[in-house]
Amino acid sequence: MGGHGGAGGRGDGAGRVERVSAEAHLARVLAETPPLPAAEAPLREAGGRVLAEDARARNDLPLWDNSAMDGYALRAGDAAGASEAGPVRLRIVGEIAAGSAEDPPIPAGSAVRIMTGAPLPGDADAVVPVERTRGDAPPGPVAEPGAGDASIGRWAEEEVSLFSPVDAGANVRRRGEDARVGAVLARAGDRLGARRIAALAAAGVDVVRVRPAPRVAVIATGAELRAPGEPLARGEIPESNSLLITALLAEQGLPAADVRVGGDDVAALRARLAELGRRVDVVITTGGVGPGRHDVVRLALADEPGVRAVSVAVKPGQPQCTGRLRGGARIFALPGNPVSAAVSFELFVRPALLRMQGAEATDRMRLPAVAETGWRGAPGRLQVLPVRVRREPQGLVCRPAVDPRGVSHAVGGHGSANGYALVAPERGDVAAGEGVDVILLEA
Ligand SMILES: Nc1nc2c(c(=O)[nH]1)N[C@H]1C(S)=C(S)[C@@H](COP(=O)(O)OP(=O)(O)OC[C@H]3O[C@@H](n4cnc5c(N)ncnc54)[C@H](O)[C@@H]3O)O[C@H]1N2
Ligand code: MOO
Repeated sequence: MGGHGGAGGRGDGAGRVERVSAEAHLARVLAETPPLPAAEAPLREAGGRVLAEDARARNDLPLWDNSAMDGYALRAGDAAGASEAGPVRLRIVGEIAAGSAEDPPIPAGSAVRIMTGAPLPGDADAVVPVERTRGDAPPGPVAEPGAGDASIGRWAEEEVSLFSPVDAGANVRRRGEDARVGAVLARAGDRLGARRIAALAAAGVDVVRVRPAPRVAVIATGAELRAPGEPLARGEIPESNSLLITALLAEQGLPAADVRVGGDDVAALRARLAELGRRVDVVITTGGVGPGRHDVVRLALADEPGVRAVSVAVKPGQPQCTGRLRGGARIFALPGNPVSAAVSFELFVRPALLRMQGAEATDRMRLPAVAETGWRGAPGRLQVLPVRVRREPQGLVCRPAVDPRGVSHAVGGHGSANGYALVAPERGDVAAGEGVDVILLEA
């Protein structure tokens, strides 16, 4: 392993450890992560996937001029001069419900009842909502418009009365006003979220070309780990990283293909990595990457030629191994400290997974916030501090969700964080009232 230029290493079981900035590490991870091959998928099964080619409308949206209201379709010219004192009366010559293919002729002085979404008859150019009309009332002015006249808003069988003129085009949804047939509704690289899926479905698209969800395996290593709730002997702790990573994957719309909580046996781990390396696209491990005598992941990866050990200039989350296993899968060996693992996933794994899916954007939006309390910085390292972010009238404010002096193991406080504050390596301490960039984890 190693030999990839960079700063000096230290002699440990994994060979040379490269010191690298968070930026450079991410850039290299992305550069060596090509998108997975694209395939066609039924739209109904493509939610959460990323388009591999532009998707175009196969029909106009709307398909034809149609009514935006339950009411009466008519010629606007027929209602000219209508007033409270002098209502215009139109003869009812039909009714069109949504789904009806009818296009009844509307002779001058007449109207048809029409329901929301029904095609506008070719002879009509406007719709008047039923509640602005009077149904089948005796002729004459209305004493008190609206109140007191039970036939206001009632559907007319024979004749409808209008009390005001109507503009041509009123309450008509025009063919193609939302999107034209052939228009690009979503671009290659766009994720098919709920809104895009609905737009494509409405535009008649049934099959899309997308990149598949990467198959991801998760391995949490550590002899001290017990399933949550199990009785604990001295030295043992409840295991949380496999749940963390599985849930982070789920937040990305990715199911974990395989989840294991392993012991501290290097040979068994090697065999497992060899098998998974052929079977999945990505393996994420946690723990065992430090220089400790039981740090199995580092030891198991030491003879993988495509995997390098790095020390990333980030706090927390420094020791990691990454690269490609012999079997072909990408590996992200993350540190065992729970917050370090979460931060590493956010900074490096999430973007790589997005890149594999062909996503255009792999980074989250960074928003300016004001620090409510100050904290010590991490000079020379990118500091990623779990914070609670709130919106105040003047903008976003944040405060640490964990004690900034001991972040990497503070899985409890981390649980209440809804953002990470990012403090650049060259910046010193953050003082109360100063601005800081945050990413929102639950927006
Ligand atoms: N001599 C040195 N010691 C350490 C260094 C160093 O540079 N020199 N780096 C520290 C840093 S920074 C980190 S981060 C950790 C990385 O350690 P490992 O990846 O080897 O992680 P472990 O030793 O396996 O575990 C660390 C910590 O996290 C707990 N843990 C691990 N897995 C889980 C899990 N699945 N669920 C819950 N908790 C877990 C584990 O019990 C440890 O407390 O090394 C430092 N040491
Ligand atoms: O990398 Mo360690 O995560 O700084 O605690």
